[in-house]
Amino acid sequence: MIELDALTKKFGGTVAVDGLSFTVKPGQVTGFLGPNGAGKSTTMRIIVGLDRPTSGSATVNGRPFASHRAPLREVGVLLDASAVHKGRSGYAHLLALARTHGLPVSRVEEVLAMVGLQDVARRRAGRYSLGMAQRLGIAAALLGDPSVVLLDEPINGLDPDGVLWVRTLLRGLASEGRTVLVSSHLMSEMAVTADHLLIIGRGRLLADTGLDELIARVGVGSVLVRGPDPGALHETLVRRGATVVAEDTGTLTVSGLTSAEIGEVAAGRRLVLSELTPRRASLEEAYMELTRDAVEYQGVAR
Ligand SMILES: Nc1ncnc2c1ncn2[C@@H]1O[C@H](COP(=O)(O)OP(=O)(O)OP(=O)(O)O)[C@@H](O)[C@H]1O
Repeated sequence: MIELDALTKKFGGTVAVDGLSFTVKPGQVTGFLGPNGAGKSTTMRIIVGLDRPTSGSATVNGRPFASHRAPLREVGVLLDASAVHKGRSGYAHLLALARTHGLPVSRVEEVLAMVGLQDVARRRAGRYSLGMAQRLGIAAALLGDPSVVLLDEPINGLDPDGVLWVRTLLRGLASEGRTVLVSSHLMSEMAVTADHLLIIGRGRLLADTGLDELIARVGVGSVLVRGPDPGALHETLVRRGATVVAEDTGTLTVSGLTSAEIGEVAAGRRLVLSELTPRRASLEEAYMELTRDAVEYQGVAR
């Protein structure tokens, strides 16, 4: 379990984390999402004691990370996969970590097998591809068989096989009852990996929610409407305040009215409908809607 209480971090005049409070529960994958610069990495760094909060607190299993006697057994962390001694082999890197943390040497081979790096374990880590480096970082995070796992953007640089592998791994760790917090700026990936989402923007909590609740809450949705007289339908719905987009196929995508309201409007005008399908907002749409004001750099549509 990870608990944040009014966590705040300022860098000079920049408020990177702004009064964040949340609990990350065991037994599920929690996705930590936010646009660039939202404060995800800073929050994770504070959770594992690499940065000090300006105010507020972060605890892991009830205590600040630094006060755990064997932190690597408690918390596994992947923050920056490139933070490896380039001249050392993957095996040597893990061995050094195991030795300095009093972990059995046999565990090194175990985690190498878990991440599929046995064949290249003796190669210099500096020669690893980005995907191999990510796997080595994940191996290091799992070395102490921790009950809490924190991974910052673990799928960066992975090919589709690698992405699937990380997803399966995270789900497996959660099903063993571990607490799994994984940051990403890819909602599409979190939609298939996470059970629960924490979304932040400009250091503040925007949502602490399950996936379905998020879609319902943001309320972005549209209705597909089809009928033999799309022109008349279009005009009628616009008059009733809906936003209507006519697709090439003759279907209308309508937002601003529920499917029930559209049905009533059409019946009132004696317009025949052959389709009336509410479309749930995609998670991507819900996420963009929620974080729209928190995006650091916005392109201007021309
Ligand atoms: N050491 C630092 N000194 C000054 N400002 C910092 C420092 N670290 C982070 N920041 C600022 O704090 C804010 C949050 O940054 P952070 O890296 O935590 O965001 P993030 O959500 O992880 O973003 P990204 O997805 O781009 O990695 C940004 O405005 C960043 O510029």
